Amino acid sequence: MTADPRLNSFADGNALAEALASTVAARLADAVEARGKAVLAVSGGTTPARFFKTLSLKDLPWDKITITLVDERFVPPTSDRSNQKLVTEMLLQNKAAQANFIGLYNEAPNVEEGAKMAAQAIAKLGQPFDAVILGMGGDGHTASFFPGGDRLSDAISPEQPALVLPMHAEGAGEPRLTLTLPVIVNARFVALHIEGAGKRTTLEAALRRGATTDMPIRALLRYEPIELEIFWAP
Ligand SMILES: O=C(O)[C@H](O)[C@@H](O)[C@H](O)[C@H](O)COP(=O)(O)O
Repeated sequence: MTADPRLNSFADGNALAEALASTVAARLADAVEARGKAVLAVSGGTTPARFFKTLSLKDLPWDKITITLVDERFVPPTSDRSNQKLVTEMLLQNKAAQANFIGLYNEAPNVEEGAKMAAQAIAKLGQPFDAVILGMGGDGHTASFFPGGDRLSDAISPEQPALVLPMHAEGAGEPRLTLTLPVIVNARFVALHIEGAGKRTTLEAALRRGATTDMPIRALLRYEPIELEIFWAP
């Protein structure tokens, strides 16, 4: 077991969801109080559903909060693979139904053009974001930073000027749109939300030596100017 100081372990997924939702809610409330608005970027996949539901019930000035995505599959929002669909059904509900949502998907003819249009939408949100919640795949990807991804080195470069890049990768299923590393690490709060023994093993491997391109989550774990908060439950 790694005694990484960034690791917060919880008894189960419900306890994790409550802790992460409370932490994020406090960040968003502080941001609205200080600056009149807040921006939260969330990941898709299967893990965040319970966290989304818990967060959607928090009492917050949701009409001043914008939710966006860390990454998106280049599929229409009607697809079961769409992260926008997941967020709409699980997070933009209850009290959070008042929140604004700016997704990454658009009807551009291809993912390259789609990334340019998504970057324009993201630019309008302003930076830094107040909170970014990342997930991680069993292959060590985070956001759409996939091992073997065609734009991986561009996307994880700390000097990358683009806010959003397209990504093709064998493990990705479909073409992706992803926020780039600088947008993520610029945020005021960055958390990694993982659940299950398998993801814990992946995390242990990522904390060991090895190439960032083999396990791209290392780009975040090794980015020293930020302290990535890790939330894990069995
Ligand atoms: O669209 C996506 O797939 C993601 O945003 C992605 O980076 C996700 O966080 C991981 O793949 C973990 O996914 P699971 O929660 O499904 O394991």
